[in-house]
Amino acid sequence: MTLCATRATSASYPSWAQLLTVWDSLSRRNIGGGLCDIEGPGLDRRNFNPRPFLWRPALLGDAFNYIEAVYAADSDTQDGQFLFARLRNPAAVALCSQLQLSRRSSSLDAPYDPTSTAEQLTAHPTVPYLTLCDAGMGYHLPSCLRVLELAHPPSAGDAPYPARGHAANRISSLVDSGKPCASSSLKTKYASVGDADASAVAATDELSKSSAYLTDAVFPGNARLYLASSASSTLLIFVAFIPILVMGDGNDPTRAPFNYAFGCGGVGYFAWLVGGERSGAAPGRSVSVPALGRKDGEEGRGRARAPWEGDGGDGGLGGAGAGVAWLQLGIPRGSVVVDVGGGIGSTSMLLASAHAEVDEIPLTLVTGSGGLRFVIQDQPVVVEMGEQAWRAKCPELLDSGAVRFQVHDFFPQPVTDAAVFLLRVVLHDWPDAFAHPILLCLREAAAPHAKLALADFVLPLACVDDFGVGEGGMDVQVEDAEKMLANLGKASANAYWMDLTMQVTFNGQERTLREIVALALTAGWKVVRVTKASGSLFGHIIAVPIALPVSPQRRARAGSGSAFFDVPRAGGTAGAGNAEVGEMEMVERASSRCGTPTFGSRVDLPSVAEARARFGGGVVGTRRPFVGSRAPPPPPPLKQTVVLTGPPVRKKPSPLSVAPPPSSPSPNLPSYRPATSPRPPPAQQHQQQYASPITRRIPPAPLRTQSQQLQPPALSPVPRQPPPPSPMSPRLSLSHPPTPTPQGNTLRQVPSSPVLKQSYRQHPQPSPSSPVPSRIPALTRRASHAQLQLPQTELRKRSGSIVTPSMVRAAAGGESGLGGGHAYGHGLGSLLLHGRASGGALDFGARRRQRGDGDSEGGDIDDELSVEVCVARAAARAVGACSRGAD
Ligand SMILES: C[S@@+](CC[C@H](N)C(=O)[O-])C[C@H]1O[C@@H](n2cnc3c(N)ncnc32)[C@H](O)[C@@H]1O
Repeated sequence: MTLCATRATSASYPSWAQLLTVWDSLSRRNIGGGLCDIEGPGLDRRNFNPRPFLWRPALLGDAFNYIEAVYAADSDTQDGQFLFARLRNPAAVALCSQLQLSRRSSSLDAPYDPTSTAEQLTAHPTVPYLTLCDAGMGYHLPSCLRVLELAHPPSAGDAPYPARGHAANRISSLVDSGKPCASSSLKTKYASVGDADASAVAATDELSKSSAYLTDAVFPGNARLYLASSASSTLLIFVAFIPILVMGDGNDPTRAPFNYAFGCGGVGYFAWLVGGERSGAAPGRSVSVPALGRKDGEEGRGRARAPWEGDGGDGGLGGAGAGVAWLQLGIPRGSVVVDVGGGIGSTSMLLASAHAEVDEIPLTLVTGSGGLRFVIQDQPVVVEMGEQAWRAKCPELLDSGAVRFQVHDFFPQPVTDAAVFLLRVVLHDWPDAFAHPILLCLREAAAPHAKLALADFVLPLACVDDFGVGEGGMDVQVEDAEKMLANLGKASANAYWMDLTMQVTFNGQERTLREIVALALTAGWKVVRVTKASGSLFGHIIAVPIALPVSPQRRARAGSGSAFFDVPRAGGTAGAGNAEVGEMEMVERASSRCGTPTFGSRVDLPSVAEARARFGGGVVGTRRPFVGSRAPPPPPPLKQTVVLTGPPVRKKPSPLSVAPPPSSPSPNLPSYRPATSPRPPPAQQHQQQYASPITRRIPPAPLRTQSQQLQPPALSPVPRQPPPPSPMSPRLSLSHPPTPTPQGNTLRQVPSSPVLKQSYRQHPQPSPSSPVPSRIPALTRRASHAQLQLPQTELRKRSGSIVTPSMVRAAAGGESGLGGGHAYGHGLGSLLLHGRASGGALDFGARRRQRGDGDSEGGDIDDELSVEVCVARAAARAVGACSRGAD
């Protein structure tokens, strides 16, 4: 929690970049002029002439210089406090205090000094209030983004739209695909919106609601209430609840905040996605399969990339640097690459395409006999989607066996001749207690020459972490392609948010390099190279097998993993409760990546062109250099990590870094301590968890010791239920048991380890004729408290939204004939458009005109600054409009 809080704090801590942006905005709004209305002895006018800055505040650099000059004039006196206290504009006070804080306490290591001007300024009555308001009501932003997403506003592709004098502004253009509103589903529209913007919008449903239950998950069992009771009992209960308070259910992926929010304790998020309702799908209504690839010629602006797929052009193993890192692995021809948890195989497709590009040979020749061979492993429903996608795009690769999909539940790993095990954005879905056995199973299956390729964010610490060269005797060094600010700032915020996203969804986490290295070591993998793409925190980590650090018995206990808890509910409940949707028209949700079974991974296959673009033309050929008429590719922008072989140099660990526990089996093998206390059998667990009267959405967890909490899952103690029909593709629902594919893949793999085999025999897989009860109780997924309750029918579910055409029109422009539609249209329009058409309370264009700003570029900033307020108001109106629309 401490680390988490630190990360979160760091993410929101003001950085120069943020402040400059604010300052820029303020100055454009002429608020910055207030800063110059200052007088006092601290301002040495001989050295500082504010006039140029006073009259030219719109220029960012000048504004920055102005503040710097004020500080310079004030550097040796306490007059700065006086000076800032005289600032008349509260926003300016907040800005300056933040600036001073940032400047003078930019390191979190700096001790608290109550006498400093900076600290005293934080006590200015305005600052805490404004800061708290700003932070505390931030929940409106994702909510309103969701309204925006659902509202499906008119886009530049709508013919009457520009005719009415509107145009997308800087904000709205982020989610404007340019396609007509009526002619495409939301999903189609957003599928072509570039970068992470649309995905960020799409994350505003489950994730936003889950986040609201972070406290409930961190303090399970009503610990908070106990703690709030009388002082005497507080102490006792505090002691009793220490394990929970310390650990919470943080190592249980089925008791994450998400489970609290949606009332589905005991079901992992992936299982919930697979077995859960297909939101909005009324019985008998078809639910379209998500787009599994762009049609030829439909390049769009790139697909909507999930935030966790890399920030800013990284794209995981698709980044230029990644390409180099990948090819430096020196994978020989004929090698087997196992894409574990590989989704629909988009990364494999990228790699295959990149190799094809390098060698200037068709994709079919890269793979197949003599080329790379890919085994893409995932859950049944995802495998089904993947096979569809590949069959549509390059069936010959499937037919030749060069690429094959394999239903696989992480434990154990059936492929033993792999050259590379690739885990891209997989480990961060799992807490350590589960990430460890995942890696362990790979290690057990690894040939001596095998390599482990991890692609995940490498989380920076809030202060400088000097973990690196020779740490713990490891030959690993990270060289960031671009240094970021010591205090990280906004540029790193995405990784911190993703860390919290993983926590609220899975009790997972992003990891620091130190944590990744430690985790890998505990599973018998030694990290030898870490590479980060330019301008990204997304890392590519290469590890090689070393001696297994734990005994076979412990390894056996580490097996099973998600099979233990990710039991899909039989049959699912698709469409349940939606029979009365009546005449409502279902409009597909704008591709909430969270709503796909792969959670965040892409659902379309990359093209060769994309592979080329991502690899930047900088891929180093493995067999021969580029030839032909094309210009040689530019050198890759990434600085490569140096693999050191010299003597290890110990560095002082950062105070926030994870230190190896003293009880580790080896000084170099920190972190993971397998549990010694046996976990109760599932039935007993079930009893413990659900026998008592349920007064909360999720009953309090039984008090567990830390070692119990950390215990990895037992080996498949209960056979799994048959997989439910795919929520994504009812037409292609799976039968059980699985039918072997033409390539001989089967749904069940016999463990390779003798111990695992024995356990496997003890718990044979179910046959269709002998259905077994699910270990997981049938849970009714409940709507979050935060979920919008529309009148008459429960129209909305997790994802997938049902709206009427009139609602769409209302959201689109207020011409629906609804009572409040017009006003709402303008409210939303203020967010989306330069309102040149007609006035309204939220019409920024009107406001600009009133101020006489005309169409100056300041209008954009005006809109941007007001976006939070605007979207909040738009949301309120949307609720009204939607309610009326449902009537
Ligand atoms: C975040 S996605 C990453 C997908 C892919 N590696 C990529 O980079 O696009 C995590 C993947 O893990 C898969 N997964 C989850 N639980 C699994 C399990 N028990 N066994 C195998 N795969 C699993 C999910 O279906 C999903 O496709």
